[in-house]
Amino acid sequence: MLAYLEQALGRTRMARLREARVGIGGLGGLGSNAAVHLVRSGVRHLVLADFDRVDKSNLNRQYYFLAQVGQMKVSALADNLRLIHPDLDLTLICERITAANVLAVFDSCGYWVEAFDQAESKKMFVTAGLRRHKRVVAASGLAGWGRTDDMVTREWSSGLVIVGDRKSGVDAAAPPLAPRVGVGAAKEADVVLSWILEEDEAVAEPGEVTEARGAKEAGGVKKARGVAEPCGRAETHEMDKTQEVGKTRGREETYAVGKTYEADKNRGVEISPGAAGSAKFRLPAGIYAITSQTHSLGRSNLDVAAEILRSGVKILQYREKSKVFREMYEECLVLRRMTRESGALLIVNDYPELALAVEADGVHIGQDDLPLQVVRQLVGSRLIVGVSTHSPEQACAAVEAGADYIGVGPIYPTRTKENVCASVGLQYLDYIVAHAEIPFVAIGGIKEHNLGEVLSHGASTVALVTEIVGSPDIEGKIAKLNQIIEVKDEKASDIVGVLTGGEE
Ligand SMILES: Cc1ncc(COP(=O)(O)OP(=O)(O)O)c(N)n1
Ligand SMILES: Cc1nc(C(=O)O)sc1CCOP(=O)(O)O
Ligand SMILES: [Mg+2]
Repeated sequence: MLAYLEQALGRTRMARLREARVGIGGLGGLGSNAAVHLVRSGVRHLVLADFDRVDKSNLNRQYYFLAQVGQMKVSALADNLRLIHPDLDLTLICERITAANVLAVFDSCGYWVEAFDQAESKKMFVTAGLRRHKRVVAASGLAGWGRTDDMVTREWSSGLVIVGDRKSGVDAAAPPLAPRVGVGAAKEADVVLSWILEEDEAVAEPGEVTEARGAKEAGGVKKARGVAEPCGRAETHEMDKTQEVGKTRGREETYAVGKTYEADKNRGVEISPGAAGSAKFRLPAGIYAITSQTHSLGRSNLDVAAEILRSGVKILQYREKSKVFREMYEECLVLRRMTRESGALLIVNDYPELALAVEADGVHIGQDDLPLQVVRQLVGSRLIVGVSTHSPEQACAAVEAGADYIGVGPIYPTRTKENVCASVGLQYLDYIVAHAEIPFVAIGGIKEHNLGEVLSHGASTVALVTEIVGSPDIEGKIAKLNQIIEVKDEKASDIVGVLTGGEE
């Protein structure tokens, strides 16, 4: 098994899988099956916790066998996992997990899998994991049968992913059954797998523009993520001669022009990483600040940017509509140095050649700029490419063509951008939150007074122009915006309020 995995994934990724420590809280239907998936994928170090014994009633969905009824789940599961791969490092905790012992048990693990059946345990586990800055995957809404396409995988906040339809709790009419519980377990395991496999590839290091993104495999061929499920056409595109283009699983649906997205929403169209097949990129959560000298109350872009970066903002976009190219280049060179020093990403708006010339981290393009395919040909995988979208059709097209993230807006009316389309409202954001599997940033008319609303609709990254650059006290303004974001982050652990019980 390991030889096959190494051949399929390459040595570097196998090493990452071998080193990763994954903690699983609860070994019922979710936890036992997730453990099996992880072991089959090459994970070796597992901390497994459950205080219960195998019962006959568990066998309809949990990874145990008749002969194991009466055994402690931790030891029964350990036996079963070792039948798959004998050389495992398993820490078996046969105790009820509570706030008092959760860290003692799981703190050594970077990845936490929530697989409890009680809402209170779920809440405790997720909250503890997030406080320790762990990657936590939790499940909600797996009961009953059917509607497996409603079981989505959603990044709820930085570090927390929830799988399931978030509605279908266990009750008399909706018992926990093998298929939906199994889908939930597989999704949880896949989230962990993606985190492990893409850890280094996923986070663009500010200032590192060349090989930081995307795993370089032997022979210089970069393999695409195998999970691409773009909406729209199933054809592949030759994006980059050095890349193997992502396999796209075809869907019948294509968006007809003018079709409303309400209709599509119910059809569960997913937006997944697309044809460029780059490793999944994570956009830092929080403020995405954008320059605009004309709105900066007479201050220069560089002075404004200095204040923005001093406030700890981790993404800065250089957007300048009124300067000659040479001046933009000079400014970007300085911004490159400043963003490197402060550990922020530098994204250049509109001009891929400028972004390349100053070794920015990325380029942002809109619907009227060079087509994404052309930009990708110019920048290959050296730059993050963000694309403005104003509708599900545009989002799908951007994802399919290999955008690394999308802009979603304008959420509210704005006068900052000329000729921008009418505001799309929170409805489009809701659609993206439910369907997008690549990062997105909400933009357009976002102010201190409506930021909370945007965040509460599920945006983790928010782009603002005039609210920041047009403020006389930029640091004070950013502090206030950050306060609103922090309150939302604390509330993120309240997601567990929607975690339904009885998953296993
Ligand atoms: C993060 C982000 N989202 C959207 C835009 C708008 O890009 P575009 O539609 O090309 O308009 P201009 O900014 O070029 O006027 C953006 N810049 N950033
Ligand atoms: C540049 C831009 N792009 C948008 C989009 O929806 O794509 S809205 C917008 C302007 C955002 O400025 P402000 O924060 O001042 O409203
Ligand atoms: Mg543009």
